[in-house]
Amino acid sequence: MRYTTIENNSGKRFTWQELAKHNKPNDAYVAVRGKVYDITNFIERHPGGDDILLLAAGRDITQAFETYHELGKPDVILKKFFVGTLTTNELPIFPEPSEFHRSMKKNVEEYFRKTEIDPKNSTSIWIRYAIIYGTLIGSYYAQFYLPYVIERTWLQIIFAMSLGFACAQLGLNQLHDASHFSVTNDPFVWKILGATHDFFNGASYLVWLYQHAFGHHIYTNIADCDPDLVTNEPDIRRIKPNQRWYSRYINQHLFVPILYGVLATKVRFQDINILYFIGSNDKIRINPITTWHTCAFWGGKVFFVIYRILVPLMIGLSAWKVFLLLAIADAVSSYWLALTFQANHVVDEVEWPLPDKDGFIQKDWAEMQVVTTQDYAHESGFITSIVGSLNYQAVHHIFPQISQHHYHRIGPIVKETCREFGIRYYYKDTLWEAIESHIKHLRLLGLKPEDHDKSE
Ligand code: HEM
Repeated sequence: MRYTTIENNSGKRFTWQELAKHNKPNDAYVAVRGKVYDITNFIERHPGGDDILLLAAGRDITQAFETYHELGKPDVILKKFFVGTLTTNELPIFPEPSEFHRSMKKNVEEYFRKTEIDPKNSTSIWIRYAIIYGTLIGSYYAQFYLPYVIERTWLQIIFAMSLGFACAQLGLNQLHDASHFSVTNDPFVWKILGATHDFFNGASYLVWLYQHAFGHHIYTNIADCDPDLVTNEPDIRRIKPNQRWYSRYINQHLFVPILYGVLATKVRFQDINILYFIGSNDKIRINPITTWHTCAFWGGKVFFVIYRILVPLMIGLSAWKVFLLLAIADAVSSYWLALTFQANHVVDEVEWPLPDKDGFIQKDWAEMQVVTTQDYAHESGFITSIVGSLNYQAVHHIFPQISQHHYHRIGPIVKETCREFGIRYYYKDTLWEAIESHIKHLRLLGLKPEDHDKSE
């Protein structure tokens, strides 16, 4: 996508391709609301850490910038780095924050100011992390080191399943919180928590950061921009209304959910391809990789192969059993992650925005977050904890920098603000109903478009 958008003649003029060249630690530019800034000398001083800015370099970061800071607050600093204007954009752009968006931010910020609750710190976060690491290590130990379990394959399978579930929880908690900088104010903590995903799950925190924080969260449900919705032509599944229809999609609701079981295995290979061969995750370009991330990436891969494959082989398990247990753990992990993710956005009820011919999304960004999202089961503390609070998806998308442990508190504020401004809020009472609506979406998009129209 390439289009002229910004009417501002001051400073040097940059196309997005020119901006993209400034993506290195010693030469880092970013664009916010059509203005280009040279942030090279600010990287080391950024209170949110250098890592974020090294990822942000060379792109238009308007939406991330407005999400992770109070509106207007760091603009004074930004002004000092002004070097020019951006004349074209590679990805869609959004209007200035609307009255709804500003009220939403103000209401939630006020809540934390009044209650003096720290949005990023709470003991319960650390208790939950300890339970997850404990379950992961305990299940692993039982599976491969307890003689009573080793002699009984069915028990090993049960521990493989709990290991897989703990791996999914690591993704939904430590990885997810770190990638939104929502646990503590310390960038080093985010890096360490992120690296535990590399080591225990064998998949890259860095690739997730690009895909999730700089891709999916900004361009939610926008075809060809949201990296969670990447599809080939033709693909295994048809999930976007503007995707071409092929007869292979009939009955996709029956076989596609089965394929979700290989997701965890797939991403371990896919991230090598993204970082070292393609250099981008769909439309989200990868910047030069730092030493920290290179070490975490390859260290994680090597550690994963050693602890999940080589050690079990060395202690005498047969190869078929090692791979069977690995596949079972991966399948549990994959299903849990895939179904909870899909139930939030890949459902028939929500909106699928498309930019206009000039690349503008006409809707306010926060409003778009609400209408592209489906929430569920707010009443259930149990569901909230096992899906990593993804059932508060609308809250999460507008306030990703706030710890998930506070979503049940700010959820009512978000809902009330939506009601006040007449913004539709999609909600299902249970997790099962939310998953059902994903299956229904697959079924409907699997139909020939004319049959789909008739069935609606
Ligand atoms: C390039 C322009 C940027 C400037 C000038 C800037 C400036 C600042 C400043 C002044 C703060 C201190 C707290 C505040 O005032 O809100 C801050 C914190 C923070 N920034 Fe940025 N920032 C930039 C880009 C980004 C981007 C692109 C992201 C995320 C994708 C980000 C994420 C954060 C986070 C997470 C914190 C909070 C750290 C904490 O928890 O205390 N910043 N930034």
